[in-house]
Amino acid sequence: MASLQTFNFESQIPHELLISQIMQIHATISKLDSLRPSKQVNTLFTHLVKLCIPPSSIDIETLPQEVKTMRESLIKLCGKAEGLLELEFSTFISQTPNPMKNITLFPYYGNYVKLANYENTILKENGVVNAKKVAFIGSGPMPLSSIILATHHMESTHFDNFDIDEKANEVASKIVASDKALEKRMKFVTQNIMEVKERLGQYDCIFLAALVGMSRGEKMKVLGHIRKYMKEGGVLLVRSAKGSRAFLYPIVDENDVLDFEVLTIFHPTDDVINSVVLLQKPKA
Ligand SMILES: C[S@@+](CC[C@H](N)C(=O)[O-])C[C@H]1O[C@@H](n2cnc3c(N)ncnc32)[C@H](O)[C@@H]1O
Repeated sequence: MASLQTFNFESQIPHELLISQIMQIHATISKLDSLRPSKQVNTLFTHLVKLCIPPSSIDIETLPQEVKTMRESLIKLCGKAEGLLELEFSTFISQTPNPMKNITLFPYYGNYVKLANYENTILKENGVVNAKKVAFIGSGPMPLSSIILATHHMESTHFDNFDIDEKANEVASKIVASDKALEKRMKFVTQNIMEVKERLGQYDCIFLAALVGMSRGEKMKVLGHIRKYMKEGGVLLVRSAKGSRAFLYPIVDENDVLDFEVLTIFHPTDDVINSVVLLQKPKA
């Protein structure tokens, strides 16, 4: 790994330095044969996250095309690595006697707890209380968001978890099955969300994972599809990113959601990477 200077991560890193460090990491990651968890992969992604976490006024839209192209590739690589980390971890704990007891061992468990807290608070502040049925789109092999929301905040809500990846749902279901009470409220549906239609109309609240729709174009298509079928007055909670965190995840901003009412946009300033955008489908 080229010499990555250690920064004082508290203060803002000068944009040129930040971008050159991120481009260096991207070049190294792109050459890896595999993105499965390993000492090298973990070190690279830990560095990348540390670079992108500090507050930053960087505006992705103003960057040169070469950097924008690198960012699109980096988001895909991060998404792949995140999925592989989840799959490896969830496969491992699914073979333990009580998988649900081990979910707290996931490396980013604490971040998911904080993010679920933010999301629950934002929903409550916007009048979404006691949701009966919720959809989580892009739940993954390690569906920590819906598990934490269902057990810490929405204890009587039913969750339909949609994921395009059958393997992800298989292992996720195995983990949840070790908590009989939770299992009754957590279903897993293997389907590309773009093929789910009328069914989307039954949810009080829909969550959209940051990695569903990795490019702006794909994200807009997913948002348009959900809006078409979700119920009027229903809310859609979309995960986004801001500043240098947008090197890791797609951005969803006001210009992307013109047909929705924007209830709130929240940007964390701690180590929670995703921003939260709460939208509502207006009543006709
Ligand atoms: C890695 S997970 C991250 C979510 C995380 N586990 C959580 O609890 O917040 C993101 C998932 O989105 C799924 N996904 C991506 N595109 C999708 C689509 N069009 N329809 C359904 N699922 C999709 C991927 O298969 C992946 O498992």
